[in-house]
Amino acid sequence: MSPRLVLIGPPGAGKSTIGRRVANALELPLLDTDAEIERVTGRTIPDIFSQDGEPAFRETEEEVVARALDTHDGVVSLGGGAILSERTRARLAGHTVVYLEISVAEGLRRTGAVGAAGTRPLLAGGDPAQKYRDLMRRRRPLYRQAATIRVRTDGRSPGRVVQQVLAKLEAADAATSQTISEDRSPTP
Ligand SMILES: Nc1ncnc2c1ncn2[C@@H]1O[C@H](COP(=O)(O)OP(=O)(O)OP(=O)(O)O)[C@@H](O)[C@H]1O
Ligand SMILES: O=C(O)C1=C[C@@H](O)[C@@H](O)[C@H](O)C1
Ligand SMILES: [Mg+2]
Repeated sequence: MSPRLVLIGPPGAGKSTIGRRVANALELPLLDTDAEIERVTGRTIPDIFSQDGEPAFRETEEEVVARALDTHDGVVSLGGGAILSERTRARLAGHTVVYLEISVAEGLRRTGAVGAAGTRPLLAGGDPAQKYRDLMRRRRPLYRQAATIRVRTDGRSPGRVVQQVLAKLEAADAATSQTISEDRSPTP
């Protein structure tokens, strides 16, 4: 069993929103690893961060992501920082990985980090804009490296983003089946 696609991207990129809509369009179940972590631990993510710290959260996340990639036959949307784990990056190889791209300004708007406290522990306290910029500087290369498909989300409604994801999935499938049939054709 293997996921049809895995969504990655920073906080606010739309992994949960787009994941739900893409899963509906493909008539597949969605597994959101943030929701799964809260389900299996019976605790909220902010609680885990504040009581156990980020390293402990990342360990749990790594286990939940590994299980999702091994067992979930639908759409998987990963937590924004899951990509920080080297083991997770290695496990993503060979999967269809869709990176939802977003600018810092739009990411801050969507996470409510501008002018509001926000519920994301990594953006809470201090200067959320600076935190988001730092986070992106570190993660952007990791998201790009892991992605097989990239979709820009700035200035696009969720419906439009979903259309783009589905179109790029189809194009990627067509390219793969062409490669397979070329591989099978007799050598001239
Ligand atoms: N393309 C879009 N245009 C406008 N708003 C969007 C778009 N995609 C998502 N949103 C909104 O942005 C907010 C964040 O979206 P969502 O929770 O899906 O992001 P996420 O990537 O799952 O974030 P996190 O990593 O924190 O879980 C939500 O309020 C959602 O409705
Ligand atoms: O970007 C991150 O590091 C995080 C994003 C969320 O999806 C949660 O997994 C958590 O708040 C950490
Ligand atoms: Mg989410």
